Amino acid sequence: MARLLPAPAAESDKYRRGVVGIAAGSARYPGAAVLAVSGALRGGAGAVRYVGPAGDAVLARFPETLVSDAGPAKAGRVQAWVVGPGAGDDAATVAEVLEADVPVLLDADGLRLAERDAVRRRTAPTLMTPHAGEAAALLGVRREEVEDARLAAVRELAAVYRATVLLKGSTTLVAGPGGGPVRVNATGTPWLATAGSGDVLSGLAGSLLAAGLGAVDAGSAAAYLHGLAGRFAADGAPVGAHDVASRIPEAWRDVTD
Ligand SMILES: NC(=O)C1=CN([C@@H]2O[C@H](COP(=O)(O)OP(=O)(O)OC[C@H]3O[C@@H](n4cnc5c(N)ncnc54)[C@H](OP(=O)(O)O)[C@@H]3O)[C@@H](O)[C@H]2O)[C@@H](O)CC1
Ligand SMILES: Nc1ncnc2c1ncn2[C@@H]1O[C@H](COP(=O)(O)OP(=O)(O)O)[C@@H](O)[C@H]1O
Repeated sequence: MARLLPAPAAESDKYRRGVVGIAAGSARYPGAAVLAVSGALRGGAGAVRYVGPAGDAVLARFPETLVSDAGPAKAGRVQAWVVGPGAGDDAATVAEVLEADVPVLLDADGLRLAERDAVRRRTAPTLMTPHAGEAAALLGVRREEVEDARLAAVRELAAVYRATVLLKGSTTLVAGPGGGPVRVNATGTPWLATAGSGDVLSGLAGSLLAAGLGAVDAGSAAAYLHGLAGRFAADGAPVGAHDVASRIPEAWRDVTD
């Protein structure tokens, strides 16, 4: 794991470290954007660019965020996009992001709004991060069917969408598009079952994609760090998703020290 995590070289600058774009949030769910940005800021990219209607909320909490008024295509260069957390029904933004020739992480509403063929024809990597309910909707089955056969579900989704799929739950499974072994992450804790913790994970994984990790490595490393951060944050007591994000640096140090 330590070898996977990006570290700035002596001559690094913010652009060489990678810029991650976050297209998330809505009038109803501005918090999902804030939480995705909170994960992205701790994931190794040199800058986080935010696109969407929650710019004021994002800036109030994280003034280092580069907020753009334009849509994804005109927001400035990024090395990876995260699209979907709390995004409501903004299908146009999801479609626009899927046209970008950089890695894209699809989460939450982004999973529901993405055209299957638009995902399948992408040439840059796609990382999809459903929980069991979202995976069931994508496969057209009941949630219980996914929960009873999680390994088969993650493999099938990866094959159908020609994408890397990270299936969230008590353990996290990561399957690449070409078949082969599925990675299992078990660093998490049931205290992570709290609203918004998936939004933190998507920002973190997107940031690792922007820093240059492949989709399977970005998903696996994000799940590992997120699980550990959840343990450090909770330490036997209930916590909110923002607490998890704030402990990611400690999880990172735990891996690299
Ligand atoms: N701070 C923010 O801004 C946050 C904003 N967020 C944003 O909210 C939006 C909705 O995303 P979500 O994944 O939370 O819910 P949703 O897709 O509707 O359902 C998923 C599955 O859950 C289940 N289910 C639902 N209710 C249940 C219940 N009471 N008790 C038990 N089960 C229940 C339901 O299963 P079913 O019962 O239908 O079989 C379904 O399979 C999305 O935009 C997200 O990004 C979140 O990220 C959180 C933080
Ligand atoms: N029982 C559990 N044990 C360990 N991790 C869990 C458990 N339940 C949920 N998680 C983790 O918490 C996160 C929840 O994400 P998600 O379902 O997308 O919630 P939200 O949409 O509210 O952000 C995922 O990373 C998932 O793997």
